[in-house]
Amino acid sequence: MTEEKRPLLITTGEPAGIGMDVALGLAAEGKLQDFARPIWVTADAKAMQTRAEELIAAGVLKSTPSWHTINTDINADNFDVNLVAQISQQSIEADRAFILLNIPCAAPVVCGQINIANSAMVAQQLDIAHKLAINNTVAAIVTGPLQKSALIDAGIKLLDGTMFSGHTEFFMQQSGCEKVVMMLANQAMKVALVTTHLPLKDIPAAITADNVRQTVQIVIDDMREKFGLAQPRILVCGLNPHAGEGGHLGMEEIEIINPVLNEFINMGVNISEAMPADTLFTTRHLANCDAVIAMYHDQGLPVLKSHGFGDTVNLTLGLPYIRTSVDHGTALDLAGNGGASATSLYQALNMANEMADKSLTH
Ligand SMILES: NC(=O)c1ccc[n+]([C@@H]2O[C@H](COP(=O)([O-])OP(=O)(O)OC[C@H]3O[C@@H](n4cnc5c(N)ncnc54)[C@H](O)[C@@H]3O)[C@@H](O)[C@H]2O)c1
Ligand SMILES: N[C@H](C(=O)O)[C@H](O)COP(=O)(O)O
Repeated sequence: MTEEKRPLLITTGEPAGIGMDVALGLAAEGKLQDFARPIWVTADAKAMQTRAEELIAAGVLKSTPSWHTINTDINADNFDVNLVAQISQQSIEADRAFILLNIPCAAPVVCGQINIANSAMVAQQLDIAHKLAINNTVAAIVTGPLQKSALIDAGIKLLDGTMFSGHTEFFMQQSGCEKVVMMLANQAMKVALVTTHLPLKDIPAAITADNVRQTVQIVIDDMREKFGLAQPRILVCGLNPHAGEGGHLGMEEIEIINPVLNEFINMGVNISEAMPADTLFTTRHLANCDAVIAMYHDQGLPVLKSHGFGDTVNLTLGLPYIRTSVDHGTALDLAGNGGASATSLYQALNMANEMADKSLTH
């Protein structure tokens, strides 16, 4: 069956962080074979080899996992998909753990030390990942962590010329989507966000009827399509303490959020009005819901991560392809020393694989 399925593509992200460590960790344990698909990995080939040696020296890896490096100068224009697919197949037959798509760094990589000279290489990984996913060469993108500040400091911008703020926004703009939704999921809960990487002071202005409406619609559609839940039960957080306390602690619930939620309620969708976020995230409510919609990043994600950091998957809803991600950042303190857990990468691969299996093109 392996030969019929498209690859999962892992981007290792920031080379000074733990992206390569966790990919190597899974490869060394043979866990990349669990998905019965070719695994393609973007990284700098030299840095990958060095990181494997560092992890061996740290006593974490017993030996270097086996991979096949493709030295094509990978950029969007000259990447020979057929050649890579052919080598990919040969590598599986030769029991290689993964195909390494070599994207060279401009400067030497030092564990834990960000060098913005390498930020273009990080951005190039995302660019090639998008190209391979949008033309259906890979079944899904599974992203390792990048250091947002490094890309920003290097002057890397999103397609619309605004500051780079994350994978979610990058893939949204590259795909020409007006709106996508960041959702993080673990055994305890699924939390989707109306706003993503915004300073706190900019959030109220971003809570518009359109934004709330589009978020809810994308969550409903993807809960159906990606999670097979025909009638998802959704609870929605208010923006203000106690969901505005009847208008005494803020008017967004009354003026913006609830009117939109009532449109969906009137259509028969199983969704709440805005609820106080402090008590929404309690066992009684979570036991009866499939997804929570939070208004902003640090309203929803700390609760979710406190229930399963390391076992959580970040996914982007509303994209024309499957994209999942680890739940953690670059963990510069752990790069090369073996302290990084690879469980979130495994969960992200597993979710991407399951979603790809359910999709028409596999
Ligand atoms: N998917 C992504 O690209 C992504 C996700 C989150 C954060 N980030 C970025 O990462 C950078 C650092 O962010 P941060 O310090 O807030 O979060 P972080 O996740 O890098 O680190 C937070 C803490 O968790 C620990 N940790 C992280 N991953 C771990 C793992 N796999 N195993 C064991 N321990 C782990 C770290 O050592 C640290 O103590 C920031 O630039 C942030 O924007 C990127
Ligand atoms: N908010 C994400 C998290 O907590 O995991 C993280 O910042 C990564 O976001 P992107 O996937 O957009 O890079």
